[in-house]
Amino acid sequence: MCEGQKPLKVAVLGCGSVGSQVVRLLTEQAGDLAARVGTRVELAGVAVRRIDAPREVDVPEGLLTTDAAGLVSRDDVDLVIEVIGGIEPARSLILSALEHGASVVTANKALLAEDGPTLFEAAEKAGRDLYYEAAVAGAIPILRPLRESLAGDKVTRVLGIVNGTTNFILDKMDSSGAGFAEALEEAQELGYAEADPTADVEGFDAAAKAAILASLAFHSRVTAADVHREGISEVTAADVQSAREMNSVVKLLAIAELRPGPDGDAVSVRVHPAMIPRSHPLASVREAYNAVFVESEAAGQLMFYGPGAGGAPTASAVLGDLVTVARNHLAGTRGPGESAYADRAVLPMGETRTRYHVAIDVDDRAGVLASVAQAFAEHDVSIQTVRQEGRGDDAQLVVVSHEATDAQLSATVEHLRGMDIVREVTSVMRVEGDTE
Ligand SMILES: NC(=O)C1=CN([C@@H]2O[C@H](COP(=O)(O)OP(=O)(O)OC[C@H]3O[C@@H](n4cnc5c(N)ncnc54)[C@H](O)[C@@H]3O)[C@@H](O)[C@H]2O)C=CC1
Ligand SMILES: N[C@@H](CC=O)C(=O)O
Ligand code: NA
Repeated sequence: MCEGQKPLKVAVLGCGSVGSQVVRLLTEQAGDLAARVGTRVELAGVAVRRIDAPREVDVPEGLLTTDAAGLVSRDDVDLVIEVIGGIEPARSLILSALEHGASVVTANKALLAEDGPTLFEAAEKAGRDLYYEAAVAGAIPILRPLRESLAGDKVTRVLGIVNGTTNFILDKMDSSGAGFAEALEEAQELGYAEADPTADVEGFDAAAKAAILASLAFHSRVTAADVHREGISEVTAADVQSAREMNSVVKLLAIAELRPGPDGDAVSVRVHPAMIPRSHPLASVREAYNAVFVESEAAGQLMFYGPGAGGAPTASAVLGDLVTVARNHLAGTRGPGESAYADRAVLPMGETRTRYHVAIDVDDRAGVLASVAQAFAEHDVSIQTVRQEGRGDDAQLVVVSHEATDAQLSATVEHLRGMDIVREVTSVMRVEGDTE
């Protein structure tokens, strides 16, 4: 089957969690990969920072190098796998690889979300492939379904749990009543969260993935800077308890949707914690799993679920791209490039329509409920439900609003905070899905 065909030479940049698993799979599955691709896939080199560092895989002798720039510019390298992460030197190495005629597979969501267009244009110019299925939701096939399977449909909404670390923390807070700090510590002990967990807990990682999902779903350029981002570090045990009382859970959601804008459909894209009812399919996504819920005009609702992080699951997605790119290479063709023809505007968060859950400690006296309802009405926010619980001289009111613009809702909360009868606004959380 592979007789006479030149082997395909692959350079791997970075040999950490993902890179070591990519090298392991390339080595262990060499026979099957050759059969699937139609020629042998050979390691040309593995770029690392330190040759003598301990690593999870035995790299064949002579293939390790600290000269990543030299490796990507070699004439015999057909495909470069970038799993270093970060912006530089990853961007320069990818651009150099493309200029030197190699196709590229990367898992680097931070770079794609910050400067994807530069990379897509370079791939187009070079006539090479740039694939990145591993960059969003790890092993879960989600980018290819959006880019290819749903290319004939109109996607209207993508709603996802795309960060494993934060899902683990929120799940722990829900199942054991733990506070944020305690749940984070457990996530770190289990190796889900990094020593510096900022990118995960503050939503940067999910925002990068949201930008990539929105770009592909809506055929537009969306970058990380377009994404409204809030993390989970402010989510309290009281918020989680409040959600429980509503038969809901708190999840960090990445939401990208088409909404009417001044010149046709615009894109709204945001990452924030939100309450969703326990009956919603995303509520059952536990621990560090990811899931992406897609709504489109013709297909209806689709859900993609699986491991969104970890060396081996992420390497699975990288290897899937490798096989596709290798087949394209042998056929002398390339896959679809960036599709940004729709060129949609991005709606500011203030104009995005959302719903709020607000828990308020108030004086327990006549007229309080009417005053709170009046505050909502003054900002033209309609109330869906109110629950009241008297506790002596104070009471707790839990209000769930109908959809209004985020600006109207946050103005309502500010207004409530300034009212004499309001002792404290104890929980403010956006709501997604139909609550009871
Ligand atoms: N770990 C995961 O679960 C997932 C990771 N990713 C992405 O995969 C990429 C790699 O992530 P990990 O493997 O987790 O990171 P890692 O930190 O474990 O590995 C990166 C490796 O690159 C090496 N490196 C850094 N600069 C280098 C240079 N100039 N030359 C050669 N090697 C260099 C580092 O020494 C390290 O060993 C990142 O873009 C990340 O966002 C994507 C999905 C999931
Ligand atoms: N840190 C990320 C890893 C995958 O992208 C996560 O926790 O999901
Ligand atoms: Na994926």
